[in-house]
Amino acid sequence: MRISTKLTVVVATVFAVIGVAGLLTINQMRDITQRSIGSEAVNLAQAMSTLMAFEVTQHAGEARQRRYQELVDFFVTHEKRDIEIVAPDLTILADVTTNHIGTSIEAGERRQVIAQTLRDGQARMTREAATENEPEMRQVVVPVRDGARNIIAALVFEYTPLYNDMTALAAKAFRQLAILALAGAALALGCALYLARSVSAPLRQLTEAALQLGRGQRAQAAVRDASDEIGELATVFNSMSSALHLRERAMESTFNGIMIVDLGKPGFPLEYVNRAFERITGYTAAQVLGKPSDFLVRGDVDQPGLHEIRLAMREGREAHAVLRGYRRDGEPFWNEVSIAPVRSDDGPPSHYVAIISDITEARNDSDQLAHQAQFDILTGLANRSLMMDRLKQAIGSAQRHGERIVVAFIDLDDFKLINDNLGHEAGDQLLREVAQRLQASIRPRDTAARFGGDEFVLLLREGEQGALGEAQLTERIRAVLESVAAPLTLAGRDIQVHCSIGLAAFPQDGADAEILVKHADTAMYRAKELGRNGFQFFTEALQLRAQQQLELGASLHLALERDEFELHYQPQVSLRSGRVVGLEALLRWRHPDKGLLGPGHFISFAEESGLIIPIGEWVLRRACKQNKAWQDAGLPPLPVAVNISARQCAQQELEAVVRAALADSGLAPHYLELELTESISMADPEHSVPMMERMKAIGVELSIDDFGTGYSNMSYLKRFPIDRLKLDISFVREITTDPGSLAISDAIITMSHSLHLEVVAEGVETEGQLALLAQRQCDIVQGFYFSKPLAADALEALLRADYRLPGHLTGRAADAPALLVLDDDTHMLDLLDLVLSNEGYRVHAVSDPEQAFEILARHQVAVLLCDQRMPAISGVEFLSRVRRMYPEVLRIMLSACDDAESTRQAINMGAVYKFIEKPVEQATLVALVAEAYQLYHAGRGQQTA
Ligand SMILES: Nc1nc2c(ncn2[C@@H]2O[C@H](COP(=O)(O)O[C@H]3[C@@H](O)[C@H](n4cnc5c(=O)[nH]c(N)nc54)O[C@@H]3COP(=O)(O)O)[C@@H](O)[C@H]2O)c(=O)[nH]1
Repeated sequence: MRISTKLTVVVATVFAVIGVAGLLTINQMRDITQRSIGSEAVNLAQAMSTLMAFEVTQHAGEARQRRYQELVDFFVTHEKRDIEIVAPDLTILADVTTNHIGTSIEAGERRQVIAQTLRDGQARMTREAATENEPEMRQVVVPVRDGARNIIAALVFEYTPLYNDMTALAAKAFRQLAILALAGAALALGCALYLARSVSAPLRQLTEAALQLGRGQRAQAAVRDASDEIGELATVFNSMSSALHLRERAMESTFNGIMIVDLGKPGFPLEYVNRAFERITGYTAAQVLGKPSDFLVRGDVDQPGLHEIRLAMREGREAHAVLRGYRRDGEPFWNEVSIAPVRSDDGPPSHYVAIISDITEARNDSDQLAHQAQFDILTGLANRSLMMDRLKQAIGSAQRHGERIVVAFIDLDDFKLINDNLGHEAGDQLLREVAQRLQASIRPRDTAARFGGDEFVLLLREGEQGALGEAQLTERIRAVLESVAAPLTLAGRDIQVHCSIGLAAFPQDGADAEILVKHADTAMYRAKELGRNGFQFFTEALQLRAQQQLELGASLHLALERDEFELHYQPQVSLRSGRVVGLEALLRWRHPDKGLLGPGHFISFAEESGLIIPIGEWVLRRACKQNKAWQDAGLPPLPVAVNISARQCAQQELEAVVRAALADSGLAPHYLELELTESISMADPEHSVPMMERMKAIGVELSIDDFGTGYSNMSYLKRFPIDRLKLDISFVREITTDPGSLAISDAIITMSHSLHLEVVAEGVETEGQLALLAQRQCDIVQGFYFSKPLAADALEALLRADYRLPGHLTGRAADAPALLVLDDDTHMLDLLDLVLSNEGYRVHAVSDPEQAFEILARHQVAVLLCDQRMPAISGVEFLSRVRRMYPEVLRIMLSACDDAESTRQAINMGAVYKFIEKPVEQATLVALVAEAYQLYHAGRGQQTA
């Protein structure tokens, strides 16, 4: 029964008991009151009776009779009491109602009561029935005794007023009592309700919380009053609930799956699974609770691990096993299970807890690891380690059977270029394709392996399928070269890849696996040096070379320390003026034993070994320092170009190195030019563009070296903040003999000019090359024809001598289109002549328009520069005549600022190509004339074409 019901029953019972007791008490009190009233009335009546007896006994007969009446009247008057005196014969002796006197008491109960009292002298109570006029009266009957205690009469005394007063008083007291009782009952009810609320409500809540906890939810009971027992119980419950919840959470958040199995039921059903279990198996808790504990293995029961688990559960001990389980979708997984018994006391276990973890990935990884330890992930070919194992085995077998083994070391040509230009994804695709081709090119006993990067190794063995004599081997290797070189499509582009192969044979080129591979590698390097896309057999001489390379590394280190490097400078010459307009710094190594070595001997090794970084910094510093020294010595200031290697480009510190070289030397930045090769710049334009921008921000000049040899992306070229392109020596070398080289050179020059870049042709060795380049509007040439790279002092001497190209090869050549200048101001005329002649133009300067017409008639004029204000004829008039007669001539007008109207006129008439305002600024003039010349040549080019 609920506590509240119990409390209600208790309260109701208490209330009933109090009610009954109250009623009894009231009844009793009523009785007592009645009796008290009676005894009071008796006492009063007896007192009257005594007084009356005393008064009447002194009289007799009628006197006595009168005295009775007097006394009755007295009492009635003064005491307001209705009294009646009855004689022993029951006649009324005295009465308030006088006409009753002498009458006998009416028969009835009252008469008997009075008669009895007259007989035995006992006081009695009686009532006089109500009449029409009088209400019922309560009366007490007492005897009246004479001095001898004889009953002489009965005194009937009416005590109704007394009774009424007393009962009114009693009723009031009862009412008050009843009110008190009701108030008490209400209080009791209130207390009961309060108790019910303060006890049963918290208990109900506690029950609810306990049920919640049982359902595995977080539950907390409200603590209304921590000081009472229920509050204490709630507090204890809450801390117990928190502790349980913490454990629950811990179990739910663990990475491993947890299952609790009930041993008390058949099949050991699952009683609890956590979230990790759901994640691992794909089942929800609702789907598995109640299922047998081994349901995860499905029908796959013949597993040693499962037997062990079952045995351990029978024996009530812990166990550990790896089982093959099945997820909800049927996918098998490796399940590492640990089980432990759960005992509530010392008895047998009631439950088992199982921790499960999914080790599928780790297990697969270890299988994969074992595979990866031997095979290359990208291509699936054997890796270095497996190849070395097989090679060792093959050597053992070859020794026993007297067979020959050949190791072919293969390296792709220009793989980096492809990787950098087409992206790593394409690079990977290429490697996979090459791997397949190599695999297809070998026989069953052979092995193809990838050693890493773009290096592959073939192990070729003699056997039933063929011998490995030189002829057979050569044939097979050629087949490999051809197979690799077959065209393929990469990143949407059709490309062809070649490779270089080095060959080393057992037993003659090495007795063990390591040596054979090393020698094949050395031979491969030689194949690369000899032009790539070929193969080389290992020789002792190659071994010697490789040895020398090793030594080179060591001595390069020393060279830096011992200051054995020096710079030579090769002049760059303007094809217009014939004058030196720049220098290229080229590194040389003054070797203590071998003398002066060019970069070909060491620069690629320095690049590979990383030594190029300190060497490159040395070059930058030395070139800046030397250039500043020449400027300080009064030589014409010239920019010096320094070659920047790929490693330097990739170096974060390059900017700081350049800044330091400039700051330490004091050279103005625009006198330093950095030459980056086309392949470096295009390899990773996303890196090279910002790098170039940083360099331009310093103020240095930039050029692209060896242009035309790499894969140039024209959209990037447009983004490069460069100043000039260097036409590669390979085109220049054949420019006079090969139409292709000429066409490419032409295209590069035209494209450069349209991008406002200058073109420097490298490796100009002959006058023919130079003349052709000049004719094709190349700006600058560099090469042995003008000067080989010179040591600093020799170069200084050349500059001091103002050594130039012969005039007939420059813009001043007799057949070069002339520049005609017409100005009546002879001072101005001389100045223009000087400036433009120095720029290499064949200038005709005249002050008279007649002379100008004469020159136009006799010479091929490309550009005409004419003053607007002349006395004989206005510039506008003169130029418009020239336009009609020689439309191909580019006409530039020199105008004063107040010549706006005539300038406008000239432009409207189409008489001028451009005008230039006086005072003329030299740089603007030179640039404008150069642009006009380019336009002239372009127009002529079109005409010729
Ligand atoms: N990273 C650095 N690379 C450098 C540095 N110094 C040089 N180099 C690079 O080495 C390459 C070979 O240089 P070098 O042997 O000095 O050859 C240069 C010239 O001597 C040569 N040249 C010049 N004119 C002619 C010619 O008419 N005919 C002919 N056969 N050769 C000629 O060309 C080389 C200059 O080439 P380039 O740099 O492309 O302008 C060379 O490629 C340098 O890049 C260095 O300090 N750091």
